[in-house]
Amino acid sequence: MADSAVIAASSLNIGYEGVSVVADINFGLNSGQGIALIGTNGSGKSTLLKTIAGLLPPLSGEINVFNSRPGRQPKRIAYLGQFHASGFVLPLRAVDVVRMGRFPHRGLLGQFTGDDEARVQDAMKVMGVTGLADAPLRSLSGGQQQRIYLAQVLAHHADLLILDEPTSGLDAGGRELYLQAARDELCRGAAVVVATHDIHEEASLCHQVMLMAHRVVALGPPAEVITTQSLMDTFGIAIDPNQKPITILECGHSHDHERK
Ligand SMILES: Nc1ncnc2c1ncn2[C@@H]1O[C@H](COP(=O)(O)OP(=O)(O)OP(=O)(O)O)[C@@H](O)[C@H]1O
Repeated sequence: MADSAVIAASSLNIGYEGVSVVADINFGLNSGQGIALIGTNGSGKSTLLKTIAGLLPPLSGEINVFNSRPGRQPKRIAYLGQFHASGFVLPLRAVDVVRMGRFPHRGLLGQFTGDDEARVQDAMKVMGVTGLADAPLRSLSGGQQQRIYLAQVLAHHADLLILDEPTSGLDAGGRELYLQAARDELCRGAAVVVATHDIHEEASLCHQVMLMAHRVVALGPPAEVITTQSLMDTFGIAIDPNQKPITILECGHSHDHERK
């Protein structure tokens, strides 16, 4: 799967019921690469993620995911939405929610294999929630639940991870576990699209950054895109991009990366 095209979008226009949210989106993503969507509240990040996941049809333009229309290959795509309803609707234990990450492979009624169970246990370990396995989901804190849903995404072992604010509610330890897990997913060849407000953390993972403000303000490598001017163009306020160095996380090692 090395370096194969995962997402290709050209002249893509996204929105709801004929009303455009962001027009003229152009980007590509290969296996083993990450792209971070960073922008103002309501700028279209979740809308783009839902379009890539096949949950929302594009208004116009082209988008291909694994060379087919979005939503056609659920086994290969894991989606973490911003809001999670299942814990409040059904009396689920934490481990049941993580096991759902295997449903695209087994179906709702399919027999779990030893490999399925191992992936579930591994994912819970990676997110530090093994001890919460039998707890009712609704008894867990917001950050604990977020770790469980991240474990569900990891258990899926997908080729494309679509993550909407994955660090929402996580403490410092949880953020670190997530960053290491996301890096490991990239290193095994998965692609990652992530909407985030953590500019520096996600830039450390991603090969590209898309700055959004109801339009694509800038797109490119983090070092080129995250500048005082582009942050001003996006957020309308002065943000010093040098207040915290971006540490590029690479497979096997990390190093400080000088930005312009
Ligand atoms: N279901 C919907 N129907 C109609 N409009 C919607 C719907 N969901 C979102 N919108 C609108 O689309 C625009 C983009 O919303 P979106 O959720 O993509 O923003 P976002 O960048 O993810 O924001 P945030 O950082 O606050 O999560 C907003 O103006 C929002 O009001």
